[in-house]
Amino acid sequence: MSDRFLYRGAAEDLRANDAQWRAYESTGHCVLLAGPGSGKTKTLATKLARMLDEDVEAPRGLACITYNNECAREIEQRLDALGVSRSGRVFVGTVHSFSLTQIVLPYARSAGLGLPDDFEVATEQQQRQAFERAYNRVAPGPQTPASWRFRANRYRRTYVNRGRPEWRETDATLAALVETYEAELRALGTVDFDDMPLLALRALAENGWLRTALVAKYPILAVDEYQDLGTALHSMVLGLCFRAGMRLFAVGDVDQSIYGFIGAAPDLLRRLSERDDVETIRLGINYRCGSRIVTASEYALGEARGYRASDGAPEGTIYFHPKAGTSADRARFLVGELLPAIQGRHAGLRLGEVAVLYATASMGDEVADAAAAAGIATVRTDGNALYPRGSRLMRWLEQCAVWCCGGWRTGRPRMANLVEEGCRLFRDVVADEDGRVVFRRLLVENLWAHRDAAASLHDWLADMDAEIVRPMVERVRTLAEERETLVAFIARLHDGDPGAMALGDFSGIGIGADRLNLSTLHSAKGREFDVVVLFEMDEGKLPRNNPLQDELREARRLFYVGITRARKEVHLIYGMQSPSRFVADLEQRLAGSG
Ligand SMILES: Nc1ncnc2c1ncn2[C@@H]1O[C@H](COP(=O)(O)OP(=O)(O)OP(=O)(O)O)[C@@H](O)[C@H]1O
Repeated sequence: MSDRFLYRGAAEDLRANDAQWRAYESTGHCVLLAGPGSGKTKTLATKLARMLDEDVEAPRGLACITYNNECAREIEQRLDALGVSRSGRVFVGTVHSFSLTQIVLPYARSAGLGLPDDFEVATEQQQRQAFERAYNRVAPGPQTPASWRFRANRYRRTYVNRGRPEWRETDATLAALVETYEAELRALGTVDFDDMPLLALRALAENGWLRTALVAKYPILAVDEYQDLGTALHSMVLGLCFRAGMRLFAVGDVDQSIYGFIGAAPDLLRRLSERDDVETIRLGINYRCGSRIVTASEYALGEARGYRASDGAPEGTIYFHPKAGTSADRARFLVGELLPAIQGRHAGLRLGEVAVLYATASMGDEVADAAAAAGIATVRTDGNALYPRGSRLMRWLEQCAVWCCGGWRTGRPRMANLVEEGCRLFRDVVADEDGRVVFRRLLVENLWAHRDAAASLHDWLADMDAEIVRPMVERVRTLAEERETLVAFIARLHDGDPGAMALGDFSGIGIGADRLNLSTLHSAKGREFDVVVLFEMDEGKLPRNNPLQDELREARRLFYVGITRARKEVHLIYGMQSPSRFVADLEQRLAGSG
C-alpha cells in the first residue's frame, strides 16, 4: 500500500468497534466522548489522516490543537506512522502555539492588536516583576504577590470576554490587577503565555476577514483533550466552527478533567456535546486495562459509566498496602519489597513499565531518595524533575545526546529523524528546502564533533546552545520559553559541579525502558504502564484537608486517572491510620463485588 493510504489499513482496526467506525465515517461536526484507554488518540489520528486525504484539497489543511507539547508529539508520531507527509498543511500544537504562530505573529498589526512589531514573549522573571509592580499599584490585600498572581491568572482564563459585565463585576480587584499587569507587560513590549489565546480571540472577534482567512487555510479544526482546554479555546471554537464555518472534530473525557484549579472548565465539553448540530459519539471499550481494573476505576470515579474491558483482556489486580511509619518508610517498602515482588511475578518486566504516581512532586522526592539508595534508576516527570519533561527542545537535545553517545553507530535515533524534529522545532527559521540543507549540515557537523559519552554535559549543552539553539531562537520568538528552560538547566549544572554529570547520563534520561517512572498524577495523564503504584494515597494528601466541593470532585477524577493508567496491576500505598476516603471507598466496594 502506498504511504498515502496507510491510514486505510489502520482504519480496519476501527471497523470492529462500531463507535470508532462511526467517528471515522462522520462528515460534519463530531464530538467523541471517550473514556480512558478507549482508543480516542488512535481514532483521532486515523480520522485526521483520512480528512487530510479525502476532505481537504491542498494547499488547504487542518489544525489539531492539543493540551500540551507532549500530546502534540504523540499525535505527530502517529500521523508519521500513518504516512501523513510533513508539508505545511498540518498544524499540530497547543492552543498557545496555535494562537501565537497562526494568528498573533502573522496578523498582530493588521488585526489592530496594538503590539509593537518586535514584541517578545516575556521571560518568567519579567512576568514576575511586572506582576509585582502591578500588585504594588493596585494594592489588593494582605496575601503575597505570588498567591494573587495564581488567582489573577485563573481569573484571566475564566472571564475571557472583557466586554461582558462579569469581567469587572465578579471581582473588580482581580480585574484591575490583571489589566495593570498586562499594561506593565506591554510597556516592556512583551506578551505572556496567557495573553496568546486571549489576543488571538480578540483578533478573531474583531476581524471578520481574519476568521475567513483562517477557515480558508484550515477548513477543519481538531481538538484533543477538550475538557482541559478552557474558556478561551471554547470561545475560539464557537466562533470559528459554529459561526465562521470550520468543521470540528473534538475528543475528550469530562471524567479526566484535572485542571479546573487553573481554569479548565469540563462543562464546556458537555455543552458542546449536547448541541443539535454536533454528532456526539461515545466509546465504551477500554483496550488498556484488565477487566477488574476497569471495574475498580468506575468505583474510584464514583459513577457508573458502563465501560468494559476488551474481549480476552486479562483480569488485572488491585492491591492495598496500608503501612505504618513515615512516608520515607513507605518509600523504602515500595523500593525494597514491593518492586522485587512485582518483578518476581512478571518475568522480563522492564522498570520502564512500572510507574509510581503521587499527588505532589515532594512525595516523589521520598521515592527518588529511596530508589537512589537502592541503586535503582528513575526517570521523573514532575515539578522536581531536572527540567520540565514537556519541553520539546530538551527532548530533542536528549535525542541528540543519544546519537552522540553511540546512536551514530547503531542508527538509533536516525540522523534523519533528528533533522526532521529539529526542522519542526525551528520551523519559522528552517522554512524551505535550502534552510533544511543548511540546518542539516550544521547539526551533523556539531553532533559529529561531540561524540563522547564521557564529555561534560554542561559543556556539551553550552556548545549546543551557542552553535545551534541560541542563533535559531533569536529568530523564533515562539521558542523563547523553551530556551529559558535550557539556560536554567545549564546554569544549574554550572552551580553544581559542572563536570559531575556526563553526556551519557543525560542521554539515558530520555530512555525510560530500564528506569522506574516517577510522576505526579497530573503528568501521568495520557500515558500507560503495566504496573501502577499510587503512593501516599492518604486523607489530607488526596484529597487535601478540608477540600471544597469542586476540589473534592477534581481530586476524585485525579485518583481515577491514576488507576486507569495500569494495564495489569494497581498498588495503593498509604498510612495504616489514614487511608484516603477514595481508597477506603474503593476497598469496600471491591470487597462487596466479590
Ligand atoms: N479498535 C481497537 N482495537 C484494538 N486496540 C485498540 C483499538 N482502539 C485502541 N486500541 C488500543 O488501545 C490502547 C489505548 O488507545 P489510545 O492511547 O488511543 O487511548 P486513549 O483513549 O487516548 O486513552 P487515554 O484517554 O487514557 O489516554 C492503545 O494501545 C491502542 O492501540
